[in-house]
Amino acid sequence: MQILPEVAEAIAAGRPVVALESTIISHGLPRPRNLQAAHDFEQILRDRDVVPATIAVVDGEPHVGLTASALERVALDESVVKVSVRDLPVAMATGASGATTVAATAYLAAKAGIRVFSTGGLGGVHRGASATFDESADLTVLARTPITVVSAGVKSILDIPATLERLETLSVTVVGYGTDRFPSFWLTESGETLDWAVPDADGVAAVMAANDVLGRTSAVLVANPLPYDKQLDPQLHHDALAQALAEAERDGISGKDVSPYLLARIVELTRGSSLEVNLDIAANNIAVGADIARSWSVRQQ
Ligand SMILES: O=c1[nH]cc([C@@H]2O[C@H](COP(=O)(O)O)[C@@H](O)[C@H]2O)c(=O)[nH]1
Ligand SMILES: [Mn+2]
Repeated sequence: MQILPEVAEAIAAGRPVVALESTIISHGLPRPRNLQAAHDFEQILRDRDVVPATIAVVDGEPHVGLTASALERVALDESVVKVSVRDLPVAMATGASGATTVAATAYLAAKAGIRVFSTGGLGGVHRGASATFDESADLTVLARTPITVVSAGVKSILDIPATLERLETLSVTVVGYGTDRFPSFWLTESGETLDWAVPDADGVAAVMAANDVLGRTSAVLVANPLPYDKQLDPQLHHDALAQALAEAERDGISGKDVSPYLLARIVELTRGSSLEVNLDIAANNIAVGADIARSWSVRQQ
């Protein structure tokens, strides 16, 4: 595993670092806009004096923190595959390049000693999972990975109540960020309510500290909704989602292709507006991740 010197130094000194995933770049956003987005995501952190650590596998080597050329490769090279935790050893052994999912990013970030990770939306239980067993490894990996993940809930392409049930079973701590309403990614609310809300970044850092005191090694999931004025138009969302789900079923899409297929189709069906919302979501979560990392860093001094 290679840790970029800037990242390694910040971790060693206890300065704030936020991990970023790469599957959202390679498989979640269209090229070439994704490269600009990848740069923008890192800049949001730098503007807040936080070191970004975008994570990916490059030529068989897991990288925590990417150089500009590695970031460009992950964004633009179509041969970069989607890599979850179980794929990591094979990618390493065969020299493949891969973009890491939330699960694989969380795994590598925690291994490097990073405590905070921002993403767009977490993977979860897919609709129809009782027949297909399609549940993202994001959930089980977070159950055993000590990292705080900031996410706008889970995408409405998933079964949101089932995902929350699984998070409960897996004993992953879930807190709303300034709200007890669980978001559904493109929409501010999913209709689901959380047991706990924390007011701010210091509140999240206090939960992390208590988790450590207890000796727990599971994640803290911070659900951070977009403000109402930035959410996707609910009617447009409803129609695009219904059509994309029906088309995925018609086309027999399964396994790890499901999320990228639906995301891309919804961008087309909303004529790009879901993409703008997706970018706002990621930016919003990265800014909150920066605040949490800074709060955590201060707490450790
Ligand atoms: O805004 C986004 N969030 C999340 C993803 C990715 O989708 C993955 C889930 O895939 P699956 O359902 O196959 O586990 C997440 O881990 C994440 O990498 C994405 O592309 N876009
Ligand atoms: Mn899946």
